[in-house]
Amino acid sequence: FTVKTQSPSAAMSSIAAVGESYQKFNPRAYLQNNYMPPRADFSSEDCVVPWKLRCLAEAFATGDIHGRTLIDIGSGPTIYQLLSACDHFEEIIATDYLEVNREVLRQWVRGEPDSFDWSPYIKHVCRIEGKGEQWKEKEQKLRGKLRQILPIDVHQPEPLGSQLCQPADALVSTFCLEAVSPDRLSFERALRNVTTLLQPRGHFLLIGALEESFYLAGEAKLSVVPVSEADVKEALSKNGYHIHDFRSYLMPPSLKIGVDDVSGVFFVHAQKQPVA
Ligand SMILES: C[S@@+](CC[C@H](N)C(=O)[O-])C[C@H]1O[C@@H](n2cnc3c(N)ncnc32)[C@H](O)[C@@H]1O
Ligand SMILES: O=[N+]([O-])c1ccc2c(c1)CN[C@@H](CO)C2
Repeated sequence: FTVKTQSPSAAMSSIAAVGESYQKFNPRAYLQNNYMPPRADFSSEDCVVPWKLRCLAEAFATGDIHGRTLIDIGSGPTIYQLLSACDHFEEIIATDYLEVNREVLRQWVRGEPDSFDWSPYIKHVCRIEGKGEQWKEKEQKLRGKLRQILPIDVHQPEPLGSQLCQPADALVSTFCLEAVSPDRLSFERALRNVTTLLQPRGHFLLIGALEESFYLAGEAKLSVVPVSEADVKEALSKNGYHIHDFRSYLMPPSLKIGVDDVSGVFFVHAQKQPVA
């Protein structure tokens, strides 16, 4: 048999192709496809968005995940993934590859009138956290903690360049690594690269697409490396993580609306093991 190895230059060109494809990424279309009805349905805990928010809320409710800084890898134009984090960190750093996405986040932080309405998400998280927090309070709290919105490239050995002063106490990343990696090898390398941003014993909350090969964002049709539960677990173990919790959500036919071919969603709570 022949082992299919990719030459560095071939790997470079396919990563460059990914970067090229993201130039057409339309944040508004992406938000429309994934964060508005029918996918943004809060009426039942069995819907995908409540499932994602509950996974994150329960992980933070353990009280095990806290510290000074949390970095969100590949934030895109969304902030839902940070709602349960903001009570446990002094500073939250959002990151994305595209300036258009970083600008959408800055607009939300500034409370600009035509920015995306995350209030249904904030209200839902306040409800399931059960602390009696008012949603406007949580919104302001998150805005206050989101003090840095930085450029990132997970394919670089130093994804934040030399900007990062010290490793973060925790990482969050949702639908990024598999959506920017042309193949499994670069998926594992990207995970290795972002792991350098995390303190030893730091926690990593990862959400992603299972067995997806593409998704749409306006004019852009983005390629995704299809990963299985086993692939994700293997990549984390290879990169020195202990997996505390792994959950999968099966996308119901009603939510297969043509914007991608995703089969399901995974959630992982992993912890970086200290080097012996
Ligand atoms: C599917 S979106 C995920 C957005 C958001 N985290 C969410 O949960 O919906 C993937 C994001 O990865 C970003 N991205 C593309 N190439 C990247 C790279 N090389 N490094 C880091 N992020 C990248 C894109 O700009 C996009 O915002
Ligand atoms: O069901 N969802 O809540 C949901 C949210 C975001 C995304 C997906 C599904 C599937 N595609 C990814 C990009 O690879 C983005």
